[in-house]
Amino acid sequence: MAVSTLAVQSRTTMCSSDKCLRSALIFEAQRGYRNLVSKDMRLNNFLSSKMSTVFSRSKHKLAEKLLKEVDVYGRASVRDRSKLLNKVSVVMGYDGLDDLIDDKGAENQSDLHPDGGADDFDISLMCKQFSSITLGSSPPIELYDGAPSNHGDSGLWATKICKEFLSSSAETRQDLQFNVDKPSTVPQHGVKQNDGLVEVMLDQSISFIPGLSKRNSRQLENCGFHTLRKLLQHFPRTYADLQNAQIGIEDGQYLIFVGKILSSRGVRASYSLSFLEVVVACDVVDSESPSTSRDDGAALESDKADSGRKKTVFLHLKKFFRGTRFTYLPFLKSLEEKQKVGDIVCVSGKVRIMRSKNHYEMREYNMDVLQDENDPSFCAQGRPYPIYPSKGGLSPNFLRDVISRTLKVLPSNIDPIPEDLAHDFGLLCLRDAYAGIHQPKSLKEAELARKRLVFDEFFYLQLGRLFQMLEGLGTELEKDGLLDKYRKSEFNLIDIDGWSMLTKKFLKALPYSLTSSQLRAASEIIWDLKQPVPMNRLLQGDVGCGKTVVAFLACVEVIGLGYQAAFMVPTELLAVQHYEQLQKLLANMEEEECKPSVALLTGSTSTRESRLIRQGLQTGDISLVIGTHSLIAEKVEFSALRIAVVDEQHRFGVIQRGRFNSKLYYNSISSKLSSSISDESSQDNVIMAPHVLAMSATPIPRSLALALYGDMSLTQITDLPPGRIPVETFLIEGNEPGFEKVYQMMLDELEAGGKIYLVYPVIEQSEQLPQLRAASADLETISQKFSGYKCGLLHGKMKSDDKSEALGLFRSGETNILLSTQVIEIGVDIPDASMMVVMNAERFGIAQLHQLRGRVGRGGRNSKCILVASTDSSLSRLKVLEESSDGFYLANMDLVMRGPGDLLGRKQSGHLPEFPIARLDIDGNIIQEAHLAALKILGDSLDLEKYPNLKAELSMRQPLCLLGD
Ligand SMILES: Nc1ncnc2c1ncn2[C@@H]1O[C@H](COP(=O)(O)OP(=O)(O)OP(=O)(O)O)[C@@H](O)[C@H]1O
Repeated sequence: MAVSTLAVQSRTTMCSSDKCLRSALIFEAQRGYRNLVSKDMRLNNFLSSKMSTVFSRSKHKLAEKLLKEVDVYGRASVRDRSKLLNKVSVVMGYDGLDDLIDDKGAENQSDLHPDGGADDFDISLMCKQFSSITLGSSPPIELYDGAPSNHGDSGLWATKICKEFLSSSAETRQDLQFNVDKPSTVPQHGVKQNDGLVEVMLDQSISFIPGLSKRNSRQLENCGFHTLRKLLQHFPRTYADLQNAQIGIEDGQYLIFVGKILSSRGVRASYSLSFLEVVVACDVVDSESPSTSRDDGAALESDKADSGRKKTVFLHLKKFFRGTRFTYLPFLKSLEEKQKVGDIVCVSGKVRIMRSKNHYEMREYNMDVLQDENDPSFCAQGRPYPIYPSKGGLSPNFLRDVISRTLKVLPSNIDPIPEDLAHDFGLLCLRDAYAGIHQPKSLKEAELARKRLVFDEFFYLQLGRLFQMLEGLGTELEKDGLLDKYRKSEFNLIDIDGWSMLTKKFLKALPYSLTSSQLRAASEIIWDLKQPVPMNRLLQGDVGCGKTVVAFLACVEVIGLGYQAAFMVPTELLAVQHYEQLQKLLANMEEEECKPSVALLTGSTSTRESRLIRQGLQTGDISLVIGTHSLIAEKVEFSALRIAVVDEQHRFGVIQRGRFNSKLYYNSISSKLSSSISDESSQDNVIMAPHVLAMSATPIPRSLALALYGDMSLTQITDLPPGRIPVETFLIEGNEPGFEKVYQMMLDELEAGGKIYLVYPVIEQSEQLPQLRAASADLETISQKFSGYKCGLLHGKMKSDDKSEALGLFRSGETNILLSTQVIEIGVDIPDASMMVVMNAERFGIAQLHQLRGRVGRGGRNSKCILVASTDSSLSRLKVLEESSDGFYLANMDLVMRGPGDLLGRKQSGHLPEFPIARLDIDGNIIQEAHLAALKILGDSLDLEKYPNLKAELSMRQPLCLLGD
């Protein structure tokens, strides 16, 4: 094992300072790690200086972590001290502290290495030794805790597995192939529990694979295959459909044959290259011979001809071995003996035509020995043949072979998922899944195996996220409450009667009634606001469905209870729009004194004004602030922030969103508001992070939402306000007649009193992309063309005031045409805008175009959207927009047609965890099941104590570096 290699390497290079360190460690251990403080400090300093030297060249996180631990050694518990000294011993090249103490020879070691031994330490080896990952704030699960017995065990274990493997291979006389039907005879050691520590078989080093040469191990390690798991997760790229061999074999075909071994030769090709050549004779027939399709009489007649259509082909199966030691005669002899002449075998793989007639070479193949020619389980039947992607120069053939050996040593109980759960969700056990994906007997088996592995990818992601959330909570009651929230989301509602007085008054003042979907969304959110745990909810719906007013209701609800709210949006334009809209809505409220005080804080707010706003927020005089990123600035302090709404949340990084969490709310502060309007002020003295309500304008399929935001509750607004007329969509090619048509339609709209957005992909014309129409450059042309009407310009490079002015003029009707870039894509709400023309529409994604189109048709007017595409061919991609105006449907289409990357855009899709085998577009159901399964497990054991194997697996999969910015 790597550990012992390391130990030998470092021990032999022990210098005098290492000896001192060793003595100090022994001294410390012998006194039970309980030295006097003064001695601790000496040891502390000594350890620190020694370890700093050792790690001075390493930038690895583990090094940093160890150094930190060393620094606080004097204050650590006895247990932690012993653990740390164990690790230090490993750094010094021992298998652990006990090994260091036992190493009698150490005193006699001479200084062999001029640089001092431990300096040669390789941190990656150390990582392997302590491959622990901290799971939330729970103690790390240390797979190799340095307990000497473990190492001994592992070694024995490996040897035992190896022995049993070899004896089993002696039985089958097949050490190069894996018999899928034969269950592994290896003892049941998949997951070992030892003093509370869980060792996961899959994370054992590849040295467990029998018969792997050092060179092969090195090659595999260099390509990142450090563990059995890594190897087994190198999934086939696809499966070749193995056909039964027939007459008329073509070069490169994947075929399956049954035949008899004629000869087996081990050949020394050069001083460092040898190969094994097994020749198999197979009879093949022509199934399409006339006999199979003719009537009975004719068939009889053709029987003779049929036998003429049978022929014998010779397969030359070759396996190459590189390395001098593989060229020795005994080795070659032993290879030859493994393939018995006369054995009936089933061979599958890719054939290459050889020069001599009826001779074919196979270098990529599987071979199973049959009991006899009529063995029904092995009769040559087409089966999927896995095709592996090559990796780091390793040939697919080699990988197939190693994976096959790995499967052979895999015990059956490697599955951390409890049997009953696997049964409930119709899952194969993990071992069968690995066998099924790598060596399926049918495509159905491969599909079942894939389902299990996809399930795992989603399951551990969901489990990790939920587990982490639970960890953040104090009491069991809170944890149960949180799980219940996910389990019974359909019952988590508070209807209007339970809303605060202020919210009811605000609702009454709205110029419209809420749709049933808006009402439900508000009820769900308000239910969440009353829970003792911070809400983390995503509100999504189609464009223009009225999310903003639902978010306002949530803000008003907390204000009604005496707290504050913050509403963060990505652009100033949107902030101003929301602010004005809210002011209008509040103006409708009857009782002046209960109206919440609202402020607008953006980058353009003057210094004096922002100082006043900050003061107001600190004292509690301001109860709601709407603004941009400025809201999360450190100097903005709140008196009692209870909810943070983040609009267009994907435009903010996770870290930015998370900043609100540091603006803790202290319940003891009694703001002016709480004394004046609170009708139900809660008196508990809890310190809590604010609730977060994120809003997403791009509706995304539930599966994707679960993958992206598995820890968020999801609220969907599914209907649009009444009276909305679907926007008519036209696709027009951007040639001369096309533009004439567009201009005519624009003119008709203007004459009918409509307002038009003209959307461009760029601001200025560029030499590199002359085919793109540019907003600034087109202003003059359009103004001339529509001389009786006024045109405005809006783009991201304009000053904030100019942008607001341009939008204001368009809103008030002083300008009739607004030439704009996609800055209007998000949130701009001008209900009487009735036409949109998008230039170079092929430059935009489907979801983006749907967003843009959502800027029109927000009032009662008939509206049109014209998508002008540069070429005829690009129009076909946009057709789906012509057919549907349902954002959820379009998002699904986008996901299926182009995958999550296109749908979410670069930034958001960058937050998607990696799924080596799962595909979000087709595996939506599985993610839903995985979510339920995770809830079930955590419901049974909140801290996963009942499921140590799951906990260990979870920590190994590192699902927790999610959504990092
Ligand atoms: N129930 C309703 N009845 C009538 N009009 C409504 C209703 N709810 C919202 N509206 C109006 O619909 C328009 C769109 O609402 P809002 O801006 O909240 O949509 P949105 O969901 O945020 O859309 P977008 O994602 O495009 O910003 C606004 O003018 C709003 O006043």
